[in-house]
Amino acid sequence: MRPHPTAPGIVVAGLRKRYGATQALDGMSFSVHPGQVTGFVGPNGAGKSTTMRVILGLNAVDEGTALIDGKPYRSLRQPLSHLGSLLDAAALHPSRSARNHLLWLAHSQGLAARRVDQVIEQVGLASAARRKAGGYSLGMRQRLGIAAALLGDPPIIMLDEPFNGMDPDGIIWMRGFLRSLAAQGRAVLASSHLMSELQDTADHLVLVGRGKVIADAGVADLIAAASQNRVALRTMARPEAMTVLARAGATVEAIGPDTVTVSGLPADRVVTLLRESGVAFSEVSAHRASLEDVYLELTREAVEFRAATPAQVRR
Ligand SMILES: Nc1ncnc2c1ncn2[C@@H]1O[C@H](COP(=O)(O)OP(=O)(O)OP(=O)(O)O)[C@@H](O)[C@H]1O
Repeated sequence: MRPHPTAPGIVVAGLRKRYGATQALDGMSFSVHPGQVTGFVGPNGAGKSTTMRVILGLNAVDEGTALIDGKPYRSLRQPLSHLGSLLDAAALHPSRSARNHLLWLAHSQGLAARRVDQVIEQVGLASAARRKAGGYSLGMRQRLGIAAALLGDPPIIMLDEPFNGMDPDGIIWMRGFLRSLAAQGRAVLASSHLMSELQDTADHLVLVGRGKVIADAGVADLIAAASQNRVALRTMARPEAMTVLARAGATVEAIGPDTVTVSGLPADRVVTLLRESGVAFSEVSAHRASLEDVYLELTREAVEFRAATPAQVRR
């Protein structure tokens, strides 16, 4: 693999694409950097798959550019050695074994046949590699698709919904696998319509809705911002504690008979206030936001994004 430490792996700038009355892409712009897993998240229909197809030169755009190592995908002489992708895990020849599928792909791209056994091993498909792919579960097909993406040992990997169809063990495996690809210095772009799938996996998030980017930021920063000054408190003196903390300007919410969520004060201030007021408590802990919390926080203000969420369409 050849790392590209200076240039971003993928640069998407100002993509616009219309299908009849649908503006599928409406100024989509973001970059995918080496050494990171970038999560590409948004509800169904937000434009993730269309963007990926544009990056691969499979869809034309009305406006904008998508560059791989500074070049359009179609101009790359050995594309699989630059960017490996998985768009549709179901698209397989059912009567072909995983090994034959990969051998055929390697041959068609002028890649060494020995890579086939290496990538089969890498994705944990060795025991099933000689069976017909038609009998594979969706999780196994995802693994086969990822093996194909890795054949050319590319510095950039792009996967559309890689967690789709995976069982809980598969999801854990996939998270570790994506992390290991980034740890090797590769730029990894993985889409999902579920924020939770990318928990403990993505370093960076590009959150999209209605064909454009709503947020583009590091996960650690997003979680820190969403966690700010939220504290979980456990106390047998709940009413007294709530009075003291509310008087100090906090927003307090009773969660259970002895638990309260406090917003607007840091944990050490909560402890000091309760001690000064003689209110006993058994636990004070700083709240660490989940990616779901981040998602809710980021989308609270985005009116157009809400309108794109089916559950919120007015009837
Ligand atoms: N070939 C096509 N013809 C017409 N409309 C299309 C076509 N491909 C995509 N669209 C529309 O473009 C919009 C974006 O779709 P896209 O598949 O890129 O979204 P997505 O974020 O990948 O969602 P999903 O998770 O459902 O795949 C949707 O409104 C979709 O219906």
